[in-house]
Amino acid sequence: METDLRLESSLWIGNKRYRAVLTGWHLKWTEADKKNGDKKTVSVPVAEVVGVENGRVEILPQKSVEDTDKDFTVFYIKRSRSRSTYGLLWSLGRTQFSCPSRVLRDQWTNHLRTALKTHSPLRPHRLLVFINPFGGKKKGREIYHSLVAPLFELAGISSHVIVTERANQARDHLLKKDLTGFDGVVCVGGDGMFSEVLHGLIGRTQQEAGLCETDPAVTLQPCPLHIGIIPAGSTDCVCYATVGVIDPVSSALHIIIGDSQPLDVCSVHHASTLVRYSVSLVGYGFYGDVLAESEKHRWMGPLRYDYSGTVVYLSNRSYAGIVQYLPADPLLSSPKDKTRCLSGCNVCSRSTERLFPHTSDSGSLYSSHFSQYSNDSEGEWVSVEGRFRCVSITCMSSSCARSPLGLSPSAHLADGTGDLILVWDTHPLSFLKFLYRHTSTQDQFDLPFVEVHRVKAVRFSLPDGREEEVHEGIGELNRAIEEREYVDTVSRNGSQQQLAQSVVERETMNEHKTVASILCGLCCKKTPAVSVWNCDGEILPFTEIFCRIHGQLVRLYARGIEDGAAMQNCSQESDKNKSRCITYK
Ligand SMILES: CCCCCCCCCCCCC/C=C/[C@@H](O)[C@H](COP(=O)(O)O)NC(=O)CCCCCCCCCCCCCCC
Ligand SMILES: Nc1ncnc2c1ncn2[C@@H]1O[C@H](COP(=O)(O)OP(=O)(O)O)[C@@H](O)[C@H]1O
Ligand SMILES: [Ca+2]
Repeated sequence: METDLRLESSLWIGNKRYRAVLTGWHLKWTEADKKNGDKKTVSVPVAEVVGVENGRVEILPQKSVEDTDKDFTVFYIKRSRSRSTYGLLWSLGRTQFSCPSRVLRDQWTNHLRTALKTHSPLRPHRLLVFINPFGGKKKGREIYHSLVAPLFELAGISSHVIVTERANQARDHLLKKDLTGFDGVVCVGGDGMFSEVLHGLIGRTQQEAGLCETDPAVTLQPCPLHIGIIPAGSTDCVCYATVGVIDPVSSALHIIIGDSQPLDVCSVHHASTLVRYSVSLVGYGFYGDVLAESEKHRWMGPLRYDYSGTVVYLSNRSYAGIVQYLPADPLLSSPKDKTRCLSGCNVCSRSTERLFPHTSDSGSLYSSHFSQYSNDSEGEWVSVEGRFRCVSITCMSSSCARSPLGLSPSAHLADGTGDLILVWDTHPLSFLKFLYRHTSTQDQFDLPFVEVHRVKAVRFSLPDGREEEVHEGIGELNRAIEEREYVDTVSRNGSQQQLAQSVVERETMNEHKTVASILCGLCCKKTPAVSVWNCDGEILPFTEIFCRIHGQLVRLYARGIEDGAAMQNCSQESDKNKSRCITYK
């Protein structure tokens, strides 16, 4: 195969002659008329070629084609360091080559196109794109049409675009409509939009596999369609933590070349009902209160979180609770080991082998039956009780612009575990210190009132007697239920079993509402006794929950964070090493 695709010849770029070589894996070109010591080689992995066009082609700012017989243009990925973040920015590189003859030109373009097909099996051909026109700074449509669509077109990807007209439209579409022919789903928006796609795809996959999502013990089926995220939201934590930069062009290029990053998902249950799925934050106390407060200030856009964060901080609350957790195997990794999950992470790769032991390639991944718990050594549940400033569970680092290293800097994207962060009640200034450390490289876990545990499951409950207390939290919750029609959609779209379940859920909520409205008047002057859960930016309608991590349940068009520091080291190396370094393979 490798030898079949090999092609070598002299080519011209501008008025300089180059020796160009295509092996199976790389396209390289070296200046021909220089002395050996001065020769520079550019090496582009075939997997990172975006497109090959006949003629002299430019696509930015607008597509122009000078259709000459002897020229061809190669578009590929170029990297640069981002000034503000740790990851690498990707942009579109372009080189126009001239050949001595048309025959040779056709040979080059044919060989390159064949090499692309052979070496990038996961490149999408057809994508379903959802744009939330109201996410973040309301620029979703503009971002997609000006920055992303031209790249998809260049790469020969056809896309079916839906601009959403209401919340949950994307989720409902994925649950109900025909998805044949699509290789992946792209969401243009923020974490809320991603969450819709996540719920739609996980729900659809379980429906088709005949699995019951409401059973917390069931081993869920991984989703066959990849998810791409074009960031256009407020926090954009999932994009930041899986790509390392918030940049629509970088994300579009990851989609085009069919990068594949598995991701752990946390299911949240209440009394054998599925409440939601989460990939980043399931947070009680501070983060729940910030979200509840921020819903009132949506008009502020992304700034609503900073404003609400300050208001909630100043209200100085802590909450009683019982946290039980099932620790993950401590021999595999630790949330305090100061490592980072980067592109090609070993801890995650070993997890893939553990979670999907019979598969060596991702193609057959989805047909394998496996049990996440059976081959792990079961640990013992641990229980702690007390007053907490916040209780957070995160399946990944949850890095974002506010916190470049994230809630748990050493968490892994795809290791089948989550990190449980317990912040015990403490002096307000100490809590501020904890929060502030998220903004720098200082260790937020190195504080006496903070604990962090790597876990497979967590249960949260209220101490005896607390369930009856009335609180602002349930008031907030009721508003959230009304605003978000939380369970309605399940009853509209679900199976008979889901329908029955949703009736139970609705009754439970109505009970909550009644108790809340009777008792709220009696004690609303008190500090609230109960907070709410923030689940990836949604308020949960239950306080007592059971969370379980499902290893690698979905796959994103991403590859994890590329180490910007490593690239700098590479740039100081010889040209030969440099080209190897920047492939990251
Ligand atoms: C003093 C500085 C404190 C900085 C604290 C930073 C902690 C940042 C943790 C971020 C975790 C992000 C997890 C992701 C959550 C998102 O899914 C979710 C939805 O996002 P979307 O609207 O884009 O759809 N976003 C959120 O729930 C937002 C949570 C944000 C919490 C930020 C809190 C800011 C706190 C500012 C406190 C200021 C105290 C000042 C006192 C004088
Ligand atoms: N057309 C729409 N109108 C109103 N809400 C929408 C629409 N499309 C999506 N949504 C909802 O908007 C919420 C926020 O969207 P998101 O894209 O995450 O932006 P942000 O990061 O600013 O919160 C999501 O929960 C999503 O369900
Ligand atoms: Ca994880």
